[in-house]
Amino acid sequence: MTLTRDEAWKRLALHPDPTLEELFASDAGRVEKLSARLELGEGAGGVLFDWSKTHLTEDLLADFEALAEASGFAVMRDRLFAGEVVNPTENRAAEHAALRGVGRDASVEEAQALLARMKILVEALHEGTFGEVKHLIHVGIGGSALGPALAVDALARDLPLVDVHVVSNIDGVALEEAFVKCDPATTFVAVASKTFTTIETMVNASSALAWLEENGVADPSGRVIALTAAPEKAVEWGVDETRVLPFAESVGGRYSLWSSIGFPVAVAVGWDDFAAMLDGAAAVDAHFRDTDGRANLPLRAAFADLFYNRIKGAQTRAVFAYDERLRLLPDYLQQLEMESNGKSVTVGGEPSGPTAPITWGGVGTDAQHAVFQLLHQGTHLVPIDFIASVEPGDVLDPAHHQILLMNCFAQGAALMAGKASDDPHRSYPGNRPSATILVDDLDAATFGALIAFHEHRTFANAVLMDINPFDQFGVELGKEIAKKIEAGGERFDASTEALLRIAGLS
Ligand SMILES: O=P(O)(O)OC[C@H]1O[C@](O)(CO)[C@@H](O)[C@@H]1O
Repeated sequence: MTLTRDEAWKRLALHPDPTLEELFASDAGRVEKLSARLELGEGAGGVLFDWSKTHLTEDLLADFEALAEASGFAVMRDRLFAGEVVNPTENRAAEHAALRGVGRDASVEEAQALLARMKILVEALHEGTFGEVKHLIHVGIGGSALGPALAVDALARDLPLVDVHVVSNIDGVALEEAFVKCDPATTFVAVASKTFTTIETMVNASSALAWLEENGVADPSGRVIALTAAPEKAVEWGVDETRVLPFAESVGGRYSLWSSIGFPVAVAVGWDDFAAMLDGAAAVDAHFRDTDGRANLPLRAAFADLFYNRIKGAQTRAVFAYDERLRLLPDYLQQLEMESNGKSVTVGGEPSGPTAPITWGGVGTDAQHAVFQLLHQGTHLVPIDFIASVEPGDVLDPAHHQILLMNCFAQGAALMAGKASDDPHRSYPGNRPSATILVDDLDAATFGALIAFHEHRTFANAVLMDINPFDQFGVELGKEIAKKIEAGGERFDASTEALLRIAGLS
């Protein structure tokens, strides 16, 4: 029987409410059914996705599969990989997977040619073609900064080939912090902006060049590399054509780590590791493209996301990486998920109902000593993802990593089991859901897989909610008003007027 979307959602709301403990007690095969390993290819390790500590049941999964069918999920996914328009408000495809070799032939070919060009420049930089380069200041913001910052922090902690500083904020304090750590004589500047118009990035780029000049660099513009989907604007701005690394317009800002926006990553870790990151992501692309129903891991994760968000009314979801190298992951996921799915109308322009929960999180074990009180005993329903690596990232006494992992697993167990007490202050309600993602070893391939998994999970959520994850008009109004303030002559509300006066801006 084929259901409509509305019917499918109505059925999803009618399920019984077993506790997690009841679900485990009634099904000895629960872990096997709801956790699965994704192999990333020969020698590349794998990732375990354990969704057994969520409230998903066989019946719920079946009804979510009916929702996916009613939502035309398979058709939308085909369109995504075929390079067709999946962003109708901007009449664009979303071809980030083509950079990983998965997608429409012509787009993959174009992406590979652009990456080959980037590789030449990365290797030239390493080989000293531009003189000694010890530091790279990467200026960009949003999708042009969060991915590179996360990837460099995750993968290039031990002896990066070049010392990379990602600067996003227009607050001059951010750029000054990078200047203090760099020697102008051996510093290059990457200007990363899809549009090459973003005010923060353009002002930061100019200030970085001025700093080079003030510090004795004769030709600062010779030290600039532009990473952009608007190469003509970069040339107009003064970057030599040979140092402009373009990427396709169909790659969205928050999906652009795989393109030339990932230049600082390749500069820090070397081309082989950058390529391994793309390959790890490609393994997830192939899985997402070729697997149907609940066995599709990003889709299954979206089922659980929507169960908590739409059926149970959870307003947030939290991500805790028990890995210091992933401390920037919540920031990255905030943009990916909230800029993509923080919408209130459907693709057709109708009210959508609840959409993306607020993504937040932190790093374990630190977060245990700060925010976990609320998670164990507070009044909010917060589905949690735990992310960890079986192998350690450090070479210290193995006790460090063992304690880290034991704590990670203990939190999931405690949230689920809870603990009764006669004293209400010391009682833990339990039945609190979590999922665990466990990589064999956090390296370039598993990192790429982790990020691609979240991209596809975000897409799957959007399709099932019937919203467009690839536009972001919500960010425009604030920019417009900032421009009006700068131009002067316009009146605003009394509060804003007063603030502008106090700060000497009107
Ligand atoms: O890469 P650009 O064009 O500078 O844009 C930076 C960021 O700004 C946004 O457009 C939001 O303002 C993001 O979507 C984007 O990642």
